[in-house]
Amino acid sequence: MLDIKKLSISYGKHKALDNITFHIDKGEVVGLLGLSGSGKTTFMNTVAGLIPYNHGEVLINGQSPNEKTKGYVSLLTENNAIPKWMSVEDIRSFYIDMYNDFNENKFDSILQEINIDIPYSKKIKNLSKGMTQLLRLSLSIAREAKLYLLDEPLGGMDTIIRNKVIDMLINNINDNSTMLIATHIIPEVEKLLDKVIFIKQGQLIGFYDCEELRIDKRQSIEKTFIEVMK
Ligand SMILES: Nc1ncnc2c1ncn2[C@@H]1O[C@H](COP(=O)(O)OP(=O)(O)OP(=O)(O)O)[C@@H](O)[C@H]1O
Repeated sequence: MLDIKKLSISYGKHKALDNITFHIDKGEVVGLLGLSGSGKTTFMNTVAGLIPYNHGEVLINGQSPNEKTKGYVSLLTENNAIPKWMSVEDIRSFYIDMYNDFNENKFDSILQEINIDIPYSKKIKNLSKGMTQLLRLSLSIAREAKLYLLDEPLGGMDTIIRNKVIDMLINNINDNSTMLIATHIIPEVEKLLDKVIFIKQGQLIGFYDCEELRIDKRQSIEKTFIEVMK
């Protein structure tokens, strides 16, 4: 599904990604874990086709990021903020018009599932930070995408909501879609993940099968992360 080969990205002289190579299969949920500034957002934006690259290769279903792949890659980052003047209904209608794969019934049921009662007439400017984040995540997941790129999907949420969101993500994962989740919040996402990638200063420093870590090594992802980051 996603093939990354010797990918490097620089901002001027600063190398944000340095010779990254890995492969993710269809249906997998993969954590992209790294400290602040390690290159997670740069990576997500590159796969989404928002950052051009000269070194290496990014292949989504065998294709470099292009207009066609954008049609089935659902990206959640800080950058795709919802205009404050819009109401929930406005942004829902916008997504219906904008994305062929947006499933409005799925959107409605995700909001019910998380048990968040946001009136559709409410303007984004009147929502809390956590609620806005939930709304943005619900919009991303309501697309029937082949690849979900979720950059810090749990940011700004309290623990109770986080756990509801994780359950919602588990319920909405299917074998035909692949999910890459960049986060700092490791303990809560552990149960979601099939594999983890550790990234440090733009370099891939670990790629693990979570089942192997848990069963063979009897070690949590967080403990492994702390060890590897030292
Ligand atoms: N537009 C930019 N211009 C110059 N440098 C940038 C730019 N965007 C990111 N960087 C730098 O590239 C590196 C990687 O940044 P990136 O945002 O990809 O990391 P991150 O892991 O997502 O961080 P965080 O978890 O804090 O969001 C950092 O050193 C950052 O300062």
